[in-house]
Amino acid sequence: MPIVEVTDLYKSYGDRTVVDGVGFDVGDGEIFGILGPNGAGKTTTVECVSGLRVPDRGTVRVAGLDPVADHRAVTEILGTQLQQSALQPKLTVREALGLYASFYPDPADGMALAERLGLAPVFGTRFAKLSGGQQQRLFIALALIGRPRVVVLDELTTGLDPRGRRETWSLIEEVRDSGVTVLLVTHFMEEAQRLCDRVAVFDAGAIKALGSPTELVGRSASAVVVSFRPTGGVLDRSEFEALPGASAVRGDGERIVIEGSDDTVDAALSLLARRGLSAERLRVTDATLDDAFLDITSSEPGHAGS
Ligand SMILES: Nc1ncnc2c1ncn2[C@@H]1O[C@H](COP(=O)(O)OP(=O)(O)OP(=O)(O)O)[C@@H](O)[C@H]1O
Repeated sequence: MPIVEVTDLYKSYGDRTVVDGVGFDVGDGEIFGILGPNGAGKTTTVECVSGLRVPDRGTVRVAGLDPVADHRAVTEILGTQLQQSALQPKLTVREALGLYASFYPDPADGMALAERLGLAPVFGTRFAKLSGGQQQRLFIALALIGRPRVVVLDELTTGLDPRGRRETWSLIEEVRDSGVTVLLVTHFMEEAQRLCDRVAVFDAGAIKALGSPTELVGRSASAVVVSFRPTGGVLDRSEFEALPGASAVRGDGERIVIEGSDDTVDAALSLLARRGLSAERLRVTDATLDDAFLDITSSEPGHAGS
């Protein structure tokens, strides 16, 4: 059962259409990722889901409710990560949780939430004095204080160091495991690959691909990347480019890097063997969501039709 349903959504700012016919469903309990280049319309779309923006056209439903017409009811089941500027720097963690708890009829226990999110040691600390990672944890706590069924997290781990990012990922998994549906806007492919059940790749206001990270990587032109240092002779790059399924060939110092399929790897090794060459430091890796993202999205900055 979808808990979030977006159908044929359009939104313009002035005469610029920035969301241009977007549709997707998010299943109850899913972590659903929204990826895309800068300006692709991701934030505008999740703002329409949260009821913070009014769509020009199309429908949005959260648990069957219209986020604009049924705004109050939707805010009781949907938690949104605040932007940093929305929080008073002088508020302590305790005060911020108490204030936001007062907005809801049946809020979660702020102290318990703070403990679960590792904020107990800074319960009395002002927002401005928290580290970036602690601020992010507080934003998660505030998004969860109303016991939402759905949380919208927009670029949650931007600005965090690698450890902070990984800790936040674990938190998001815990949130999902507690039954909450997560809508996650992110620029980090590793984050999407690790966390998301499905992702929608936005580009210029439209969804260009939708599926599990594994499906999207599988659909991309290059599924495998093989690299090696040919020794015992010289081969022209064009011979590698002619291999079946080779989608890109690069020289990396003395190494050759070929993107393609499993067949490309077999053919490359056969070619070397036929010429009496060997492949030193041979490495075969799976293509990642990064590779798929670059295949799916255009290199132009996102501009939908005006
Ligand atoms: N309030 C606004 N008024 C006018 N234009 C806006 C407004 N908000 C966003 N835009 C423009 O709409 C386009 C889409 O913005 P949006 O924030 O939805 O994209 P995004 O995919 O979230 O981008 P990013 O990855 O950079 O956060 C951008 O070109 C942006 O400049």
